[in-house]
Amino acid sequence: MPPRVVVIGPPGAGKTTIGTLVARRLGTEFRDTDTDIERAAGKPITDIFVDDGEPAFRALERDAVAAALAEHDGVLALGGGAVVAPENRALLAGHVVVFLDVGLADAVSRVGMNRDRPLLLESPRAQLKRLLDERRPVYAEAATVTVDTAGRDPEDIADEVVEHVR
Ligand SMILES: Nc1ncnc2c1ncn2[C@@H]1O[C@H](COP(=O)(O)OP(=O)(O)OP(=O)(O)O)[C@@H](O)[C@H]1O
Ligand SMILES: O=C(O)C1=C[C@@H](O)[C@@H](O)[C@H](O)C1
Ligand SMILES: [Mg+2]
Repeated sequence: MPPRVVVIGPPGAGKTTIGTLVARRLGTEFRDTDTDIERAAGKPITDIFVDDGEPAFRALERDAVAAALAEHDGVLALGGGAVVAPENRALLAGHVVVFLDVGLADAVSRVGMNRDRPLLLESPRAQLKRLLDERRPVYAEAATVTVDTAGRDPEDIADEVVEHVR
């Protein structure tokens, strides 16, 4: 069975937060490809970027996305950059895919001072703006529905996602 829903969006969109709530409501498991990659590599994503480089990370990510889409029948969150790879977008065809959209101000405040995001280590606001500008059309195209998260609490967003899944 395919995932009930695949959650995509930029860092700070709330994929982990909302995905966990949605999984609980559907009585199913939550899985996150970032966590799968860290387990496979035996180290945090930041260390993979530093030790092995982003291309090596993206190769691990393609394997993780393919495996999770084939194996997981619950709620699946993809890493923020997974949809940039055409291979991953092709694999999403036919799935229920929710894009959690977020504006720059909310993304910046949600990502905050957290140092776990290697692409946002320097000038997080400028980097997030670039990511959002470049990727927003890609997320929207890969998704079956876009859910706006601006100024909404996670429970309310999870309700909308569950409605879309059912
Ligand atoms: N709708 C929301 N309103 C306010 N805060 C939120 C909302 N959604 C998530 N957050 C907070 O924003 C932070 C980032 O959320 P989360 O980790 O779920 O995002 P993510 O999309 O999984 O990010 P990443 O791509 O880095 O994994 C967390 O501290 C979370 O509590
Ligand atoms: O937006 C991105 O490109 C990334 C997002 C995270 O989920 C991780 O997959 C990694 O930090 C890269
Ligand atoms: Mg997350």
